[in-house]
Amino acid sequence: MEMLSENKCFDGVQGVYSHRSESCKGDMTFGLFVPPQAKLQEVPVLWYLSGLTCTHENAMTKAGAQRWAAENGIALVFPDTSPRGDDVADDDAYDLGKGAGFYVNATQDPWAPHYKMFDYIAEELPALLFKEFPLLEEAQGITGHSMGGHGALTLAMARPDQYTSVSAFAPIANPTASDWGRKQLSAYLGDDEAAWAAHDATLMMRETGHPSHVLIDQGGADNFLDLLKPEALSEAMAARRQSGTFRMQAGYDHSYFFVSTFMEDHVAFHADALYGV
Ligand SMILES: N[C@@H](CCC(=O)N[C@@H](CS)C(=O)NCC(=O)O)C(=O)O
Repeated sequence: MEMLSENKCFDGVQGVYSHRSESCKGDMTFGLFVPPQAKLQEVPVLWYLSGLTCTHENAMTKAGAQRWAAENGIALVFPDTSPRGDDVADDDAYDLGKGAGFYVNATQDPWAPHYKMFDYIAEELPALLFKEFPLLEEAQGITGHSMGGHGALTLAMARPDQYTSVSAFAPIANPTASDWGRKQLSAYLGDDEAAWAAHDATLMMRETGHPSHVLIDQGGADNFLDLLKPEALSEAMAARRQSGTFRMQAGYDHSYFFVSTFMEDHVAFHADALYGV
């Protein structure tokens, strides 16, 4: 692992690091905010998964999460959204290939050799972080925005023992029924739609849900409502009687102005769950 930068931030450290990834077969970059409390004790971790077109940098610089993480004593991880490098397959569209890994393990060529984002986020990067930093492995929460909200919800429902708490900002909520999903799941996983269900938050909510209280925020003036399909997830939550809060936030769009507005609530929500409050 190589340190690319470290900056003091709200008495903690905002770092950017790169490392060789076995899952993605190439170098990956991530941001990590370590709060001041970590000087004395290991701290819980909140994973933040970003959306289409993003790198590790968008949320790290625009979500305003560090202040709340420092107040609540939790670390923040900002992973990249896809494998990177000249030898990694890509597509001309912004919503497939680099910047659009959809947090799945691709099984189809040309994606399969590098696009193993599920394993990278759920297995490889945690193993590295828990070895290198004072973080509590048994206290992990996960959140994300848009494609990253889809990632957060689907990883948390796939691995409820690993992710104690889960929230999402404007998640791609029902990708098997959306143009933000069908194209990508068919490219990465093949045409058999049975394989897609394990990566659709609405379908997973109908099947299993999550043992914790789930927090979702969605902007009411989001340009992408027809692609995100929040109503499908909200209906699935109601049908399952999932403990949770689904907030439609009037007037907010899809941008980081929306994400940063509600970030304080999300960080405090995860801190409460991770500290067992
Ligand atoms: N570029 C796409 C939308 C991409 C987009 O809105 N991406 C969101 C996540 S889905 C984002 O976070 N973009 C980067 C940013 O705002 O910093 C379009 O114009 O249709």
